[in-house]
Amino acid sequence: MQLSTILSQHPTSTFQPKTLRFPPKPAFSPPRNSRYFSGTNIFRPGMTSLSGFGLVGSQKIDSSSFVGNDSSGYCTLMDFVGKGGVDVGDDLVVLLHHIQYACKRIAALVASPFNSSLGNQTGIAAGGTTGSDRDAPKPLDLVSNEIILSSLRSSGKVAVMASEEDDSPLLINDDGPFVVVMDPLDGSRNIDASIPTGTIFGIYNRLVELDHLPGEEKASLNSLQSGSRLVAAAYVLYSSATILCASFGSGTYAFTLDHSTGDFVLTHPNIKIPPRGQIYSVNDARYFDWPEGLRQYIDTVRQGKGKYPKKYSARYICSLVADFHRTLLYGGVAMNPRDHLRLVYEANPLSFLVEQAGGKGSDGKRRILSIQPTKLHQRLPLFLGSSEDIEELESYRNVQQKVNPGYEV
Ligand SMILES: O=P(O)(O)OC[C@H]1O[C@](O)(COP(=O)(O)O)[C@@H](O)[C@@H]1O
Repeated sequence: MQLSTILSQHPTSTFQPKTLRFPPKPAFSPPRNSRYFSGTNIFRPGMTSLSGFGLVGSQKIDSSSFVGNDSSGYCTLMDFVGKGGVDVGDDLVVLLHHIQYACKRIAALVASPFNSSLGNQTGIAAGGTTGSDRDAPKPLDLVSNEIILSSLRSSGKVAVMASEEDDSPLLINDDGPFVVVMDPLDGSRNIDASIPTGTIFGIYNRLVELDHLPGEEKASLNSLQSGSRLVAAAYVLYSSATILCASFGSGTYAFTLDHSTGDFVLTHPNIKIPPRGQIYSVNDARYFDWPEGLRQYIDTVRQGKGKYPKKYSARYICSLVADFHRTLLYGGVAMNPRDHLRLVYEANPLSFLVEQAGGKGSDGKRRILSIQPTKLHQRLPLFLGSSEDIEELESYRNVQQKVNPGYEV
């Protein structure tokens, strides 16, 4: 079944696609005395934060810090990245417009009463048939993959897309300036119970020096760039609110979907993860498969005997984006100590976001962003969180779980 057919059978949204305002409305303008980014997306000296943003919840921007606000005063994602905002460049603005549109469709899809007819997430052979001449219904992660692929194609800005759902990367447009890596719908194993899910993106520049290579090789090498080369990363959390959190290399910003307008509105400017949290997040049913160091660390912090003399609490949703989002806001450490999460699609983008918020991303020994991927679907232990918590955890040395029996749930 074609994506267009699936989507027409499952009306997914109340918003209408918006024509990209380009240049965007002047709802937000930078402080008079500085530009946010140079041509290479780096802050100018002396410009360390967008502290002028006073927006929290659904409040408006503190207009005293800005010039040219219109009557609404809200700063949308498109305002933020456009020429009146941080000005990430026209190509990236167009790409982000298409990404946010795809994610709004996924947000509506995962909340739709009709999504069960797409197939529940367990027990359906992906892409299989029903035995009749109908295609088998597709799990939501495959439909999400198709929604994003279709948006990336129509953006005209993507050379290569590598998705957790595909065996190999797809060449989309030879001249596209960007390479997009993504996990279209993480946490989908719990979706039948309406647990939060998320989409994760990483965006790299296309490596023009590889243009002469045969297609497959070019696509693969472009997708295997180290996380330190990320131009931007984002996740979208589909929960009680739909939140798009992004970094373009100078801070981490979150935008909340306003369903009445279809806009992502800036609600969490320049997020700073607390240097120390009091929450650990892990599937601790695996305790007896953990190495000694990890057991000791968890035993220590839950008793309040670590470097921070308070008893830690546990929170584990088992949905990476949701566990990460909470950790980013409240601090602490979110982890999966076994070789399960993917370096390219999950670990790198989330490490980029947490570092931009002042935290750390580690495999228990090394900084995630320093690891050169060798395989597209490479898996590794992942520890993300507050800098002091990650440092303390790493000091236990033996924290990577080597036993990985393949758990049933
Ligand atoms: O089973 P574990 O080790 O708790 O792993 C749970 C993790 O796996 C995920 O579900 C991702 O796994 P998949 O990519 O296989 O769906 C994360 O959302 C979650 O954090």
